[in-house]
Amino acid sequence: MPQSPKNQHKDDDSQKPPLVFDASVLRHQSNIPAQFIWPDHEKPCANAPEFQVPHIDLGSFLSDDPVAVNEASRLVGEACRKHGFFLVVNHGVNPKLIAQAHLYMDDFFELALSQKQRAQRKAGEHCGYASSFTGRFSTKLPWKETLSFRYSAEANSSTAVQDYLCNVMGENFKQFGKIYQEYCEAMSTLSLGIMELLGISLGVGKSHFKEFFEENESIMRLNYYPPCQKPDLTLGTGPHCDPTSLTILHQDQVGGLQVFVDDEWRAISPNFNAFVVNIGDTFMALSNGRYKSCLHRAVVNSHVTRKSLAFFLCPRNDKVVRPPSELVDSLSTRVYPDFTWPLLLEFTQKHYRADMNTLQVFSNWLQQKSG
Ligand SMILES: C=C1C[C@]23C[C@H]1CC[C@H]2[C@]1(C)CCC[C@@](C)(C(=O)O)[C@H]1[C@@H]3C(=O)O
Ligand SMILES: O=C(O)CCC(=O)C(=O)O
Ligand SMILES: [Fe+2]
Repeated sequence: MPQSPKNQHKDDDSQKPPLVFDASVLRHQSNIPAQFIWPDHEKPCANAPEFQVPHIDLGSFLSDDPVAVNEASRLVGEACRKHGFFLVVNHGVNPKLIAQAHLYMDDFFELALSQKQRAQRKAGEHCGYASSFTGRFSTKLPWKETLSFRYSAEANSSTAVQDYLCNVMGENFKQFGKIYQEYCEAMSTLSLGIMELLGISLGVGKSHFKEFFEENESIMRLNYYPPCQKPDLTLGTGPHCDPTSLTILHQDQVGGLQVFVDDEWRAISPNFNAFVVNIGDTFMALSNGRYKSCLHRAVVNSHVTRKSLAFFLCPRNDKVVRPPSELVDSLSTRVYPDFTWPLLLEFTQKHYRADMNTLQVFSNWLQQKSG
């Protein structure tokens, strides 16, 4: 199993008292614990230039107007071949639902640490509450708290989000659970629409990827970034490519998302009416490397909390990730071997710290295992 120093998991610091990320204390502190200080070459840059990504009007795409479909498909194809990021507007998700999701998120993260820890994420798992990644990694810790949970589009899981949240947090979280159940359903529907667009743009027709993800078993993650008195030393989320298939992100009005394109970090400005969409490693494999999963990160600031809601689309656990035959020919032979998503997930949770090389390292490991 690969284990380079930069990808080490929880290790050698058994002598020191355990580090706790209590945002209510740390947000005021100028003395930043060393574990949160990033090496100089990864420290955030002040004032990253704006990254102009295409705005895809999903309203006219979904209306099937051929001119709109052509234009959306051209813009998406161009963006995904280069960096994999675009915005969707006129997406049809009720703005009231988005606003409620943000409000309920505040309610959760404003609880005392001990209350939030009722949903504590366990070692080797990707769901639950995590205050930074203390206990999981010992260097380059993110300046954030997260709450993650599973969503399944399968018919027999229609209350799974709500049930999970009530189980871990108690009956008071029924309404919270209901809002997030609805939010995840809206994200799943939206992602299937985007899959139609990706299918058309790759020339495999609108149904192929939509059908592949119809019974998706996805992950919803709430990112909560408290202010940091030394934002130039820390990162909210370190540089990484999403290992998942497609990410649909809603960021609040604060700003902090940056993408590494043409050798520099660039900022995607907040837009409440839009979702930021990006290709993840699993879709890069499904497209036989044509569409890129691109390095991104989130920076923090000294005065205000920032929130983002990420829906990570993932295939049903038993689906084999393999590109359609139209994308494999004598000029473009298979770039990645077949795999199932749970194996890549386990790889990122147990053996490897997700970064820009995750898919390649995972792919080498699979090939070496089977060869
Ligand atoms: C499968 C997952 C691992 C992560 C959460 C979900 C989807 C994306 C992953 C993540 C966001 C990729 C970047 C690194 C990570 C550690 C993070 O900074 O949050 C990842 C998640 C995780 O393991 O918590
Ligand atoms: O908060 C953000 O803007 C980005 C978060 C992110 O990249 C992630 O959760 O994978
Ligand atoms: Fe990400």
